[in-house]
Amino acid sequence: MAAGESAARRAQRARRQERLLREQLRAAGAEARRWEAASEGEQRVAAQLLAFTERGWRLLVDRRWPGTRAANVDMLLVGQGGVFVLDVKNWRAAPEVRGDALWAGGQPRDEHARKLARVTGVAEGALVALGLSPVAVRPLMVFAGHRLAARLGPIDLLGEAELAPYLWRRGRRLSPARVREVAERLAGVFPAYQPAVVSEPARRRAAGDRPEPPAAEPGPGLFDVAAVRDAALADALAAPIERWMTFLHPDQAALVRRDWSGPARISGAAGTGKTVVALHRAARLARHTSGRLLYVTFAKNLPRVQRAFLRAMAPEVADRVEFSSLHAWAIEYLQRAGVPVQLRGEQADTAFARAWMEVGRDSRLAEIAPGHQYWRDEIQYVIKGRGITTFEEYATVRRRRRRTALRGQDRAAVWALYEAYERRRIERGVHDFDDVLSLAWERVRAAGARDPSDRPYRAVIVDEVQDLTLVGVRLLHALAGEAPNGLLLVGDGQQAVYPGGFRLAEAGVDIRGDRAQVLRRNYRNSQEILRTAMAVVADDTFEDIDGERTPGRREVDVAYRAGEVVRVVAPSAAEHDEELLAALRALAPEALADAALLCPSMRAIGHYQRLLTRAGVPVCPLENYAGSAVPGVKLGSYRRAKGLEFKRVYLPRHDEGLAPGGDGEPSDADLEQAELARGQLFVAMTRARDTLWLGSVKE
Ligand SMILES: Nc1ncnc2c1ncn2[C@@H]1O[C@H](COP(=O)(O)OP(=O)(O)OP(=O)(O)O)[C@@H](O)[C@H]1O
Repeated sequence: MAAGESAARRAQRARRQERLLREQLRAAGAEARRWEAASEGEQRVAAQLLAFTERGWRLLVDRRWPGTRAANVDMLLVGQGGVFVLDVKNWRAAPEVRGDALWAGGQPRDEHARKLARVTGVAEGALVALGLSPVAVRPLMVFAGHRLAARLGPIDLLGEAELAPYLWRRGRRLSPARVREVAERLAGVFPAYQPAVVSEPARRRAAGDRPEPPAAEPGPGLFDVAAVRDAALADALAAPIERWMTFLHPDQAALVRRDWSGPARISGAAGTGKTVVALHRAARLARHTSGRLLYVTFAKNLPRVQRAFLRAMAPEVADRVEFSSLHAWAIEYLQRAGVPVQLRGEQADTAFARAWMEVGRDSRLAEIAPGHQYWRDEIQYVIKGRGITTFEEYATVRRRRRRTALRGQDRAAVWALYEAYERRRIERGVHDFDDVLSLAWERVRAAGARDPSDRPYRAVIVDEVQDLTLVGVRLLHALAGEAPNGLLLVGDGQQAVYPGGFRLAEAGVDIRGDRAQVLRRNYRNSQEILRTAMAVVADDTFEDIDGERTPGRREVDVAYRAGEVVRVVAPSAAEHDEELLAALRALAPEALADAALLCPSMRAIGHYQRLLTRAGVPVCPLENYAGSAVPGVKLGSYRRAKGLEFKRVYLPRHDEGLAPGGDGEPSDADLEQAELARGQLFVAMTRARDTLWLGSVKE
């Protein structure tokens, strides 16, 4: 939708489009009647397609299928809505879909569907080199003389009257230049039997070859006027589909089509299109398989945004993919299975606070790291997050990404704290987040042991996998098993925003050979923004979930994007906030809606919420954000911004807490805390596409 275009203007545009299409259909009807070899029904189908060629679509008719001697391809259609491989059928008997099979006249006709699916695969493969996503290539079987709108695996089955509205509804995916490029590539891959291309209106007109005078009105059944009108209106109202929903880098497009024999992994630095590839794979898998797919991530708000993307990109399969945060999924799964679960975060917090007072506060732990949060994290991410249930196990476990060296007595003190916490939690009859995942893991394992074929999902895709705990990964692995294309783990160890860590091998996930893929080109940030973000973590070598250690400053290709880093240094907090308000006030409402103000703590969020509200700047909490345009600057934590992106990102007082404070030698716990803070800031900075605003207070 063009920004600012009024509803009345859009409706007017839709009416104009509809009138034009009617005229074009009339003209095309006359031209199609010249196809003497075609039946009347096929001529009517051709007329609709020819009408689209008047609108810049390209039609290739009766092409050879490379690598086969006799087989041909009926039609290839390329236009703003994508690429369509068409098989036009002139069957007397009505087609029907029974279960997963195509029937007509009491006979199975599956060989036709199989052939169309195969030739579509060839077209997809031919276009990957151009970076066209397989999601934009659709097989269509069109039945002259019948009414139908059905699906058979990846194939859409349409009656002749359903064709034009269907094509209208495909959205705007390809620009005219891309249409030409794609059509030329297809013409090269699928050669013509004879040199002629059936319709190229511009060339025909240039040659002075005018179509015959049009018939007065299109014949009955040529197209469904009401349906075309509705589709034209919907198209005029819809926004063009974002570029990445159709075009990928050829390396990304190849990953979308790749078949893996077992669990696989895609990694890569921030902004390299990991989520984009994962969403395209979800759409393609949904199209080519039956059964449900699960797309999970750790963050609560991300699934909503990702669901909205998939719906825009591949609406026909959107209902087959379940988007959920891992905990929400686990709770629902347990409830469905009748397992009682009482997730009560606040009561668990109280249980821990009591346990800390009872056995922690005066123990040796307070000397190693005085704040109780460090020990809460130890229990959450190291002990329970790894599913450790005995002291023997904890006594020897390698505590990944934890800097404090704990000797035997220290670990015994942690264990005493853990036991005190568990006792108090159980007394209260409540669960914490780790319990929910452990319960779900046990349940999924038990179900799998009873019946290994009983899998609720055909595939599980995990985004931001580095944020999960070991138990979380084990749970998802148990859910997907070792099935081909069953489990895909997507993430980047550099963007871990929670303490602790794990290796995939510890979760029993073995990713071999080409099942581990890395994306290397950043599409989101300008060179300057990325360089600024990388400088924050330059000295923080990190270990990814495959155990590989990588320096903080990574080599990343940047696709050209203009962008700027604005630094504001103010002498006092009040002046700093004034500068921030002035910057936000200077934005027009649309610009404000694509801006995010991100903070490291809940306290800071509260402060800026009050400041903006008092100043009359509209705010939308990040929790309520679902990816679509809603007014107001988005306000939330660094962690909540994971996986998202905004045109402008504002980070007030961004440089506080990045290095351990105090005069003396910093403790290992302080160093660890500061490193985590730098990692979170890095994530927040790399959310910015065009402008990164960095505020500091220097008295
Ligand atoms: N082939 C492409 N062409 C153009 N833009 C692309 C392409 N691939 C990805 N993008 C854009 O790059 C941005 C980052 O993509 P995406 O969110 O998938 O990256 P990511 O690797 O998951 O990032 P992060 O780890 O930082 O969350 C998005 O704006 C997306 O639109």
